[in-house]
Amino acid sequence: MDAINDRVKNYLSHVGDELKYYDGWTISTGSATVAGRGVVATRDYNVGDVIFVDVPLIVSPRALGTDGTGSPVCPVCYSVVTMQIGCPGGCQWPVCGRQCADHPEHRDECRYVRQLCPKTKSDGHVWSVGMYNAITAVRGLSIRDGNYKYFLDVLQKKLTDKLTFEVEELKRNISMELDEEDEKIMVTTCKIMDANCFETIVNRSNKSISLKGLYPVASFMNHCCVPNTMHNFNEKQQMIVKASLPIYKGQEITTSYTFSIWPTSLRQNHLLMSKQFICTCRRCCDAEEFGTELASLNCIVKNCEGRILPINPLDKMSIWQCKVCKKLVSSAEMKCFYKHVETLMKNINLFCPKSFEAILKSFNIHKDSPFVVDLRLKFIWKSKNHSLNLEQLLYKEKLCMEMLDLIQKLRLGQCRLLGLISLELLKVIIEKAYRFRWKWNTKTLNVFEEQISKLKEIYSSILDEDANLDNNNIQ
Ligand SMILES: C[S@@+](CC[C@H](N)C(=O)[O-])C[C@H]1O[C@@H](n2cnc3c(N)ncnc32)[C@H](O)[C@@H]1O
Repeated sequence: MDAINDRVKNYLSHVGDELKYYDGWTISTGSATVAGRGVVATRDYNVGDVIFVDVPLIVSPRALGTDGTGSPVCPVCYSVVTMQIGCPGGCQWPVCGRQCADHPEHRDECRYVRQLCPKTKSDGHVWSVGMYNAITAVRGLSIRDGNYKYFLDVLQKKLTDKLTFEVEELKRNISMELDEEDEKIMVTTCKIMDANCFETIVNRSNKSISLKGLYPVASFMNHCCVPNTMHNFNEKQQMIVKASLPIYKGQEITTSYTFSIWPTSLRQNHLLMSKQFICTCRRCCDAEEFGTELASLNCIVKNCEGRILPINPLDKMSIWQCKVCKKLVSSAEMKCFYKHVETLMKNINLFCPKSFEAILKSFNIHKDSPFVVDLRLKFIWKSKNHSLNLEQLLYKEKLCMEMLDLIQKLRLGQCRLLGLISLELLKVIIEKAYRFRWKWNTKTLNVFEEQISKLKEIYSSILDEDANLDNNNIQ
C-alpha cells in the first residue's frame, strides 16, 4: 500500500496546487472497514475541514443514446452543442470552433482519432454520435504514459465480460484497425471509469453540464449511506473533499455513490446496478432508517394507520409487515405498490400544492414515501420564486424545512444537500421579506435577518469552493 500512497501523492504534488491537504489520510487495506482498500484518516478532522483536493486523471462527456438522445457538449470547453458541424481538425467530435480545436489538450487526441480515419458521412462535416461516444475510450489512452500508467494496474475495474460500449462505438466508426495494445488500454480505462468515476458538474451559460471524472484518491474511497464527507468541484474540475461529520484518527473516510435521500430499496438497487455490490452499512440494516421510515408505504388495510416496512431490508425478496396491524405483504406486492405510487407521482401537477397534498391524502401516501421526496425536491429546484404565488411560495418554504428536518434525521451532517436546500430556503425568505416589506416592524425584520444570516452561514460553509453554484440572486 505504501507504493500506492507514494504514487498518488506524487501525482497530486505534480499536478495539484493544494499540497497542504495531502497529509492526514492514507490509502490502506488493513484499516478499511468497508471493503477492500479504502482511505483512512491518520488524524482527526472537524466538520468542514478540507481532507484532500483531488485532480482528475480523465474528464469526459457522458455518452449519448445510440439514436443521439442526450445532451452533447463540446469535448473541450463542455459548452452545449447547438450545431451539426464537427471539429475542423477532422476527429468528428462536436468541437465548437477553431479555438477549442486548437486547444493543446485536444490536439493530440484529435490527431490520434484522425489517423484512425473516422467513417465520414455523406456531407463530410457533421459530427458523429458514434465517435462522440468513444471520447472516454480515446481519453483513456492519456493515462498510459509514465507516472499515470501505474493507475491502470492498481485502480479497481468493473468486473464484466461484456464488450466495452465506448470501445465498440469507436471500432464501428473508424475505417482503420485499432492497435491491439491501444484497444487493451482503452478497455481497461473504460472499466476503471465504470467502477470509480464521479459525476463532475460544470456550469456553462447558466446550465449545469454533467461530466464523468476519474479521481485517483476518491477512487479508493468506499461507499457508505451515511458518508462522513461531501465534495464540491472548483473551476478546474478538481474535487474538494471535506468532512461532513467529525472524523477520528483511524476511521475510514467514506463517500456516497448514490442518493442519500433515497430509501434503502432504491439505494441498494442503484448500487447493485451501477457498482455491483450490496451495502450493509448501519442505515441499510435498519428497516426504519433512523426513524425516518423512508422506504415505507402506508398500510393498505382499511382504517389502519400503520406503515409497511421490510422485515429484512437487505433482502430484495423480503416480506414486508405493517408495524401496527402486523399484516404481511410479499415483495412482489410491494413492488406493485411502489410502481403505483411512481405512476401517480409522474402525473402529479407539482406546482399546485393543494392538488399535490390532496392526492397524497386520498391515496394514503405519506410525505417521505419513495418518489414523493423526489417530487418535493423537483419543486424546490425548478420553481422560480418571483413567479410563484404566495401559496406556492409558502409551500416551498415548508418543503425546504421538511427536507432540512429529513437530512438531520438521516444524520447526514454538513452534506451538500443541506447546503443546497439552505440556499433555496434563504432565497424563499428573501422573496417573502420583499413581498411583505410594507408590513414588517423592527422586531419581525430582526427575526428575518437572523434567519437569513444563519442560512447564509450554513450554505456558504458547505458550498464556498463550488465553482458552479448559482447564487447570483442573493443580496
Ligand atoms: C471506487 S472503488 C472503492 C475502492 C475499492 N474498495 C478498492 O479496493 O479499490 C468501488 C468499489 O469498492 C467496493 N465497495 C465500495 N464501497 C463498498 C461497500 N460499502 N460495500 C461493499 N463494497 C464496497 C465495490 O467493489 C465498489 O465497486
